[in-house]
Amino acid sequence: MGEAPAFLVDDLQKDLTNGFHLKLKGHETAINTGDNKTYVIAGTEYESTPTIEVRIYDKNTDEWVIPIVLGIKPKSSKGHTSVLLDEGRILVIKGNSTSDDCFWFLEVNTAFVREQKKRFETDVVAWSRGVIGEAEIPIVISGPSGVGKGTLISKLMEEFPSMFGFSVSHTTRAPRSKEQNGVHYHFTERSAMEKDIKDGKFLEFASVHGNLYGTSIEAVEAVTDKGKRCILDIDVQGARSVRGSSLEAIFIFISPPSFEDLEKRLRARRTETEEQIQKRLKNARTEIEQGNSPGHFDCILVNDDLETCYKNLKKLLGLNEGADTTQKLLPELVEMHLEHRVSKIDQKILINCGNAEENSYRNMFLLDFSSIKGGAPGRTRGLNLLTVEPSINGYKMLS
Ligand SMILES: Nc1nc2c(ncn2[C@@H]2O[C@H](COP(=O)(O)OP(=O)(O)O)[C@@H](O)[C@H]2O)c(=O)[nH]1
Ligand SMILES: Nc1ncnc2c1ncn2[C@@H]1O[C@H](COP(=O)(O)OP(=O)(O)O)[C@@H](O)[C@H]1O
Repeated sequence: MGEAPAFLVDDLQKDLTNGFHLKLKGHETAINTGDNKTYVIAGTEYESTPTIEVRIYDKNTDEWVIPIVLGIKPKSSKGHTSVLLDEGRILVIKGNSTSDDCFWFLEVNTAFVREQKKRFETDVVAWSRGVIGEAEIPIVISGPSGVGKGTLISKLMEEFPSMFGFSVSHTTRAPRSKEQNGVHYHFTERSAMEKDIKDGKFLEFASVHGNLYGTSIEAVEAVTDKGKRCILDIDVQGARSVRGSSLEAIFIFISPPSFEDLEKRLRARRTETEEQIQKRLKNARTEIEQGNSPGHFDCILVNDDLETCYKNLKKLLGLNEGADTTQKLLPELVEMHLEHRVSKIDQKILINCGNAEENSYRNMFLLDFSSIKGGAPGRTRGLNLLTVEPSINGYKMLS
């Protein structure tokens, strides 16, 4: 999963012999990015855990840069191949793994800044998982406290458990009696959350009713990695930040039939003190105003009668009566053979698993990287993978 891009492990440097880590021999793949730099990517073991290491040889200076260990934990350190997708991206394929875990991207910066200490940040910009199958665009649901966002989301998740997943936010507020940590929220200390925000782990965050709330990149990935469509319950400020980010989403505002109804619901819920209710009601006026002003939301649903509102929400999401709701977003699991060869044909990567055992592994796959999109920005991508077989004219699609 795409965490912080990379970290340094200085003490690996002592294992280098002319830039080569002896344990890596035969387990590595190298790519020349055409700017006189060669990226050597290898599976290795660090403190008995298989991991991936990247070393860079710079022909301009005839130097090897100390290794970068990525926060990826593959099943095995063997069988990696790589291909240069375009100027700044390398696709790495991990052999001996399944399709939900075998593709990842290394984003490299070809505009190299010659500053020794900063080299890692400038050479390897980020790494990200390649997820097979199209990632459906997330749904952002906003609205004032007590309007019924949670109730509507719960109904959706109950009716379509394999289709939707909830993005579990972080918050500094105290849990309510029925709330579970990791299910409703990740209840967090302010200092820990502030640090994670600073480290770039959050997609968005906002201060709401006196507490900090935020969506971590990992929370969105946890849903999209399962092939589910992500639902975010976030406030209006958060929705605006997401709108301004590179995450494509559908924005829905839930509005109360009247302010009096909102107050009634909030009080009937019996989860807040009088002081907290007053704060929420005060903020609700601004939220309703912003929610109803043009340009912020794609759609406004009035939650008067719950069943009617729920029906309208389903209609909006294309879940009409008789819709095939059993459809799985996850494609069939593919097993990548340890030994495989890769080649690039236009926007497609041909992966040949050679004489892989019949019934155990399929032989040839075509990865269409023009399909990359979706997921958390810069992290999770939708990829199309097809099974192919050789034919006289080249290859033939099977699925
Ligand atoms: N920006 C942002 N807002 C959030 C997030 N999670 C929850 N919220 C919003 O924070 C507000 C308060 O949520 P909560 O304390 O659960 O109270 P409730 O809305 O009364 O149920 C609501 O408007 C939520 O939509 C988040 O990750 N980011
Ligand atoms: N359409 C509705 N009519 C009446 N009560 C509702 C309706 N929708 C939700 N409620 C109730 O209002 C309260 C607040 O709903 P909740 O889902 O917790 O709101 P939010 O998540 O937006 O803060 C809950 O007790 C819920 O059962």
